[in-house]
Amino acid sequence: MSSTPIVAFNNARLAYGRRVLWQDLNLQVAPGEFLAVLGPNGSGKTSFINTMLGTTALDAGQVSIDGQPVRRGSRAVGLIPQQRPFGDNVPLRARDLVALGVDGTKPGVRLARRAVAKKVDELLELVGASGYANRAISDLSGGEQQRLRAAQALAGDPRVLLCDEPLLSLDLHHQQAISQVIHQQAVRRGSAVVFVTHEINPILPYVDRVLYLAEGRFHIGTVDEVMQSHVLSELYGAPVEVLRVNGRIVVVAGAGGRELPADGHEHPQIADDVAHRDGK
Ligand SMILES: Nc1ncnc2c1ncn2[C@@H]1O[C@H](COP(=O)(O)OP(=O)(O)OP(=O)(O)O)[C@@H](O)[C@H]1O
Repeated sequence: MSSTPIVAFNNARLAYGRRVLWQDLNLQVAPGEFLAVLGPNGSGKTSFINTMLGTTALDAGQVSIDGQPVRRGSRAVGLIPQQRPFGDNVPLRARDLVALGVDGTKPGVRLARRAVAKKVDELLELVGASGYANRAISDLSGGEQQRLRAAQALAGDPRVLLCDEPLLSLDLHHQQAISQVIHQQAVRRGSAVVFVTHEINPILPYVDRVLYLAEGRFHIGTVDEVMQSHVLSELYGAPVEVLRVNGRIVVVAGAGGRELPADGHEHPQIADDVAHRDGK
């Protein structure tokens, strides 16, 4: 990996009022690197992504992309957003949505129509969406729509691809396929991936480092460094057990699987993982 980072946070701090989501964050994401961002609901994962999109301002420190201060609408940044269904009145076919990613964001540099169609076909193939290329978006399932969002984001060939829970509503096969496509793109193009998720297992083969946010604190390191009982217990301020089961990582709240007391609710990531462990 080259030493010039694609994303660089320098003494970054983000707070909403008196609530600090993180502070003293120094983080560099290298070309080709796959960073997973984990943490319970409300820990600040989407806000972290928003600071790289330029839609949320840090209240201390800096964040840069490719050596430049973050700028809203920058072509260097691609996004696969959290899933929201398209409304019934979106008059687009699947391939039109992907075409917007190929050509729609580059004023003045229009590709020939045939070149756009070829690129769109390649992208549809990449995410396994060729079979519904000409169907109306509003007729597609949530998972089918999400694959198109991935294709659209990849089309722009961004320096960093920000993924906000992109695997939600995808079946296991497509979770694996889309994760692999995102990883391959980063390796081939020397771009970076920042991947917010509640479920690390589908992306385990690709993750270089983890940023784990919880309770206004964070920990950064490799999967093996971060996904440790003592690290997560310290972050949550409560006992958390991290188990390895058949190559999967399972996070359990407290000794014997009791709920975390911090906010009176079981943290969803932990609940999800316990559900997986129990085969639900
Ligand atoms: N513009 C804002 N003003 C004030 N508070 C905000 C704002 N945006 C987010 N928050 C709060 O900051 C916290 C972090 O929100 P964020 O959406 O970043 O969390 P998250 O980790 O992505 O959560 P989830 O896993 O539920 O998607 C939440 O408590 C949220 O209510």
